[in-house]
Amino acid sequence: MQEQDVGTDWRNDFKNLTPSEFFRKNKQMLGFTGKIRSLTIVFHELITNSFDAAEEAGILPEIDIELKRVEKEHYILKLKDNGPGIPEDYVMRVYCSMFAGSKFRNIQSRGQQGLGCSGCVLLSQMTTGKPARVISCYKENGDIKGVKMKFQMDVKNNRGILMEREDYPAESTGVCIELQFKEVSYSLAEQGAFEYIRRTMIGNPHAKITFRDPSGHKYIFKRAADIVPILPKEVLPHPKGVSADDLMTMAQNTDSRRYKSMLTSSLSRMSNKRVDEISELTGIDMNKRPKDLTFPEAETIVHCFKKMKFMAPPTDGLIPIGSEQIEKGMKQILKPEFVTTITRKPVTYQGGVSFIIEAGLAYGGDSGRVVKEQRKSEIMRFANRVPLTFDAGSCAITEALKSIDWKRYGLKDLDNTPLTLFVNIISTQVPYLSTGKQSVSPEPEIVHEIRQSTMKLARKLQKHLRAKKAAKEKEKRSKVFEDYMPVIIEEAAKLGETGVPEYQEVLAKVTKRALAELLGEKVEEEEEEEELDAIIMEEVDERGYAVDGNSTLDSFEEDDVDDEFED
Ligand SMILES: Nc1ncnc2c1ncn2[C@@H]1O[C@H](COP(=O)(O)OP(=O)(O)OP(=O)(O)O)[C@@H](O)[C@H]1O
Repeated sequence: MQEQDVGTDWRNDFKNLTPSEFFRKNKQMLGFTGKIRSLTIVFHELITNSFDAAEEAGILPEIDIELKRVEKEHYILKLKDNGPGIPEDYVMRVYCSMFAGSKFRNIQSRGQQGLGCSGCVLLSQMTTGKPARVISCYKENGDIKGVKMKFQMDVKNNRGILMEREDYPAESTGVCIELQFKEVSYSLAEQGAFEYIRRTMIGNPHAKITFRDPSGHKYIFKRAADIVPILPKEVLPHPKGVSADDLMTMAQNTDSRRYKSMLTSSLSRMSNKRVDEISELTGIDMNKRPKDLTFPEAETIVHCFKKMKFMAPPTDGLIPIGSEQIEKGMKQILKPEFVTTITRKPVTYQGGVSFIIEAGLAYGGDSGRVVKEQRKSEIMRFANRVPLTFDAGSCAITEALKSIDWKRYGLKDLDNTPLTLFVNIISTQVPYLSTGKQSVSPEPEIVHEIRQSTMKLARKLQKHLRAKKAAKEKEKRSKVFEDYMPVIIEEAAKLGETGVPEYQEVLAKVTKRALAELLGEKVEEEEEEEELDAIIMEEVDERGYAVDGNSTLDSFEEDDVDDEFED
C-alpha cells in the first residue's frame, strides 16, 4: 500500500472533542443566539437552578439579582440565592463541567441536562475572558461553611481551573455567583430578561425576586404564596414509554440478578404476574441474568409491552402549581379585572409519559402587553413552572392556542384584547424540541389537553364579559330613570297645582340595584350567577383537578365539538 502524505493524513487530525469544546463551537445549541436572547437564557439558567435547589431543600426561594452595565453590551451579573449552597468540592464541577448535575432522574424538575450553569460560565469566558466568582455557603456536619472562589473553565478538559480561594464567613446557606458578559443586551422587550422575571413570578408565586436593573432601579417581586411546593417523587418509567435501548441500558446498570426482578424493580406497573405473562407470550426465559439480555430480546419484550394493557402511570411524581396558586400569581403580577384558572387531571402522551396541563386566563388590568400604547393579548408558555420565551412558533402550546376559534367565545379581535393566557405543562419528561428547552413537541395528546383547558377558561371569560355588558346596560337605564324622574315630578306638581315634594332622598335610595329590582331583573341575575357557580363546581374535583380530564384520544373530536358549540 502506498504511504500517504503526512499533511493529508486525517489520522493526524483525529481527536476527541469534550462537551465544553463542542458547545464553545456551537453555543447556539445552548440557546445563546442574539444579544437579548443570550442574556435572557443566562437569567433563565441561574434562576431555575436557584429555585430547584431551594425547593429540594424545603426553602422558600429568595433571589437577589443585580445587573450592572460596564459599557455598551458589557455587563456584570450578580445573582445571590438562599438555597442549600454547593459543597466546595462540587463548585467547579457544577460551573465548569458540561453534562454534570444531580437531576438525571425520572423526576419533575426544571433542570434536566446538567448543562445550564456551565453554559453561562462558558459564555462569560468566551465573550470577556474574565473568570467566574462564586461564594458558596453550605451545611457540613451541622455547621455552615463558606468559601469564596475565583476560577476559569478549562474547555479542553471540561473542568475548572482554580485561580483564588479563601474561606468566607457564612451566616446562612446559599450561592452567590458573579459573571461578566459582552455581546449581550438588556431589554424590556417581550423576550428580554425583565419580562422573563415577570413571567417567572406568575409560575412561581411562592418565590421572591429582587432585581436591580442597569439603570439602578430596584424592582421587588413579592411573594404571593407562602408554601414551598411539595417535592415531586421520582417515578419509575412506564412499560409503554420505554424502548429496546432503554431496556438494554437498564440491563447494563441494574443490580438485579434476573430479567424478572430487573423488570419489576425498574418499571412501574410491573408485577411478577405481568412478567410471567410476558414470558408466556414471548417465550423468553425471565430467569436469565440481565447482562445476557440481547437487543432482539429487548425488542421482543418492548413489542409485547405495546400489546399488553397496563394501568396508567402513577401520578404522584407530578406536582402541578395548582389553580389557586396560579390565580394568586396572576393577580399579584397582572392585577386583572377577571381571572380564571384550571388544573387538569394527569394524562399521558406517547402511551406512557404522564403530564398535567394547567392554564390561566387574565383579562383587563395589566393583562396583555403594551404595544404602541395599546394593550394586546399575550401568551405565556411554561414547562415545569419555567417560562418558555423563545421558539414559540414550533411549540405545542402555540399550536393548540392558534387552533381555537376565539370568535366563538366572543373575542372577535383576540390580538387587540387585554388578555394574558398562561399555559404550563408539568411532566417528568417534558418533550422539548431542543437542548435550549424553549418549545414543547406538539404531541397530539398535549395539544388536545391545552385546547380543552383553554376553551373552558374562554367560556368563563365570555360569561364575565356578557355579565359586564348587561350591567352596563342596566346602569344606562338607571341613568335615564334618574334624569327624567325629577322632570316628571316637577311637571306633575305643576299640573296638580301643588308644591314639589321632597323627592331627592327617595330618589337617591333608588340605587342601581333597587332599580333593577323594580324592573324585575334581580331574579334573572341571581339565576345566572347560580348557573355559573354550578358549572364551575362541576368542573373541578376535591383536589382542584378538572373532573373531565381525558386520558384517551378517542374523545378528541367529541370534546372539541362540545366546547366549540356550547355557547
Ligand atoms: N444555585 C445552586 N444551588 C445549589 N445547587 C446548584 C445550584 N446551581 C446548580 N446546582 C447544582 O449543579 C447542577 C448542575 O446545574 P446545571 O444548571 O449545569 O444543570 P441542571 O440544572 O442539572 O440541568 P439543565 O442543564 O437542564 O438546567 C445541578 O443539577 C445542581 O445539582
